[in-house]
Formats: sequence, structure tokens, C-alpha cells
Amino acid sequence: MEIVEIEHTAIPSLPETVCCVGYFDGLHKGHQLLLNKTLDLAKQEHLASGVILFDPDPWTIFHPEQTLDYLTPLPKRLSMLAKKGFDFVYILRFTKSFAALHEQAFHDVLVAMHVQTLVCGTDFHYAAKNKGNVDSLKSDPRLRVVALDPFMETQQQKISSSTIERYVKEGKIELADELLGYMYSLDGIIGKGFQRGGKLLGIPTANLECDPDYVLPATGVYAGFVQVGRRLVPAMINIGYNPTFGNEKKTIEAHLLDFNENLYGRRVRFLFAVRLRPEQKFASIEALKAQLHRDIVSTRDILAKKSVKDWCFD
Ligand SMILES: Cc1cc2nc3c(=O)[nH]c(=O)nc-3n(C[C@H](O)[C@H](O)[C@H](O)COP(=O)(O)O)c2cc1C
Ligand SMILES: Nc1ncnc2c1ncn2[C@@H]1O[C@H](COP(=O)(O)OP(=O)(O)O)[C@@H](O)[C@H]1O
Repeated sequence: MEIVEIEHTAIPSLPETVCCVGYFDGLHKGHQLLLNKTLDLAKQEHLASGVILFDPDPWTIFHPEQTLDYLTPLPKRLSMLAKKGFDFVYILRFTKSFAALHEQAFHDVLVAMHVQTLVCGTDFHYAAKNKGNVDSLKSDPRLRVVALDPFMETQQQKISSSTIERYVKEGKIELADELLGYMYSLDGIIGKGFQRGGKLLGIPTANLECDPDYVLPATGVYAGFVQVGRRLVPAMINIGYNPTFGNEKKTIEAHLLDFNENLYGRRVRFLFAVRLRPEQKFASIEALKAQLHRDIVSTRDILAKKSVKDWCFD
């Protein structure tokens, strides 16, 4: 997959494509509908397939003081799109001058990019003041537009990245996973912790130095997996402050079941399946250890019922 960064004032020479357009944070079930349609049409029309994204996030252009978190920070989104099999991702540089373009000027950009067919949701809006919509796109004879209805969470509610983000932050990970169509995950590198897990508790816990800009699940204990290379290892994961020890910094750590390898410095993925309980302050280390052993049993029971293949992004 080729990633092309594009300034709307200097569009490079590009092949004819079928493209979908959007922000696609999360690549949830609704997004996947658009992505799959785009790939199908590209195949039918014997054209290259592409995804048009915007960066930086339009919100940060108008609210530079705010930092935003994502379900899929851009590097992860790009690697997921590559995995889906797209030929191109076009990253349109979002600036105030780009935001001010009128509908026709936005269409000109698409035409100059050689987008033959544009796939979008029927709720897609664009151009200055978000005035452009599917009707204005369709009214341009130079564009072929395929608009798909949003994927519904309930009869009234469409699936949206912001709803999923809220579920993740509230620890409603099963609801989030259901709307994503795959297990929510955090990527990063395993670093050093306080060296208590193995020695003091007899339960080693690998500490994740998480990549930046992720929406973090609510503090608590989760059953899930750690992906090490190609292996998905069942694991129990804790996010929080280890109140029994009173840490000041939030940590994200996992005990991998039936596993005994050195993970320091390795790039891994933590996948979240079910929230087991909140973090608790225990009166003694023995009480914490006893709870961790009960968590191992619960994790085994829960994951035995999960068909992992259905819960991985492809
Ligand atoms: C599944 C799991 C559940 C945990 N639950 C708690 C908890 O409820 N309360 C707590 O104080 N620490 C909890 N911990 C954190 C342990 O205290 C922590 O792993 C230990 O202090 C080792 O930290 P270290 O890896 O930095 O050495 C949990 C850890 C894991 C992996
Ligand atoms: N089953 C396992 N789960 C988690 N980490 C493991 C496991 N087996 C071996 N390890 C190794 O042990 C380290 C965690 O040990 P721990 O004593 O908790 O130290 P730290 O405080 O540095 O995390 C991990 O980073 C990993 O390299």
C-alpha cells in the first residue's frame, strides 16, 4: 500500500481510483461496510482502490489547545488499511485554507486526484461550514458517487466512533468490541515495571509503554490477549494505579497465561475482551495474590468461550 500526503494546492499525478472518504477512527463495523464496498467496486472496475483521510484532525485546526485521543491513532489506522488490501491511502493535509474550500473546489480536488468513483456514507459532509453533502456531490456530473446508509447500532442510533470511545472510557469493552467488530487493542513496547510482579507476587506482569494518542479503557482488570509476533496469548490485563502499592503513574500491564518468555523491549498488542472487575486496594500482598489467582481462573473460563478468530481485524 502506498501512502500519499497531498496538499490541495499541489496535487500529484495519481492513477484512476475507486476511493472512500472519511475519518475512519476505529475502522468500526460501519466503516468496514464502506471499505469493503470500495474494494469490491475497485475490483469490478479494474481500478486501484484508495482511502482518503484528513490530517491533522480538523478539530485540532480550530481548537489547537486541545489534544485528542483516538481509537486508532493514525499509524495504526494505516497499518489496518494496508492489512485490508488497499492500494493507496491519500492523506489530505487539513488546513484552514482547505477547510474554507467551497463544494465545487472540493470536487475539483477529487477530480484532479483522478477519483473515478467515490464511496461515502449518506451522512458524509464536507467543504466550508460542512455545507457539502451527498446531494451536492451527486449533482456534479464529473463524479460518480456511491452513498451507503450508516450501519445502525439500534434502530435509532448509528454506530459512531464517539459512542465507541465513550464505551471504552467507561470500561464497557464488550459493547465497544461489538460495534468495532473486533477486540479493542493498545499497541506499544514492553518496558520495566517496579519488579514486584515476579519476585513479590509470583505473577510476572509485562508493562506496556503505550504508543501515544490512544483512548485508554477505564481503569480495572480485563480478560484479553497479548499478541506477541503472530501468537495471541491469553492474558489478564490491569490498567490503573496499583492501589495496594499506591503508584502515582497509571500503568498498563498484563500477565500472560502459560507463558514464560522475556518480553522486555518487544513490540506487542494488548487486546481487551471482557472487564472482570475494578482495581482494588488490598489489605495485604497475600490478599492481592489470592485475587490474582481467582482472576486467572475467570480469565481462562471467559476466553475458553471466545472464538478468537472472529474477533481479530482482517
Ligand atoms: C490482572 C491484574 C490485576 C491486578 N489487580 C490489582 C488490584 O486490584 N489492585 C492492585 O493494587 N494491584 C493490582 N494489580 C497490579 C499488581 O499490584 C502489579 O502487577 C504488581 O504490583 C507488579 O507490578 P510491576 O510489574 O510494576 O512490578 C493487578 C495486576 C494484574 C496483572
Ligand atoms: N507469563 C508472563 N507474563 C508477563 N510477563 C512475563 C511472563 N513470563 C515472563 N515474563 C517477563 O517478566 C517481565 C515482568 O516481570 P515483573 O517481575 O513483573 O517485572 P516488571 O516490574 O519489570 O514488569 C515481563 O516484562 C516479561 O519480560
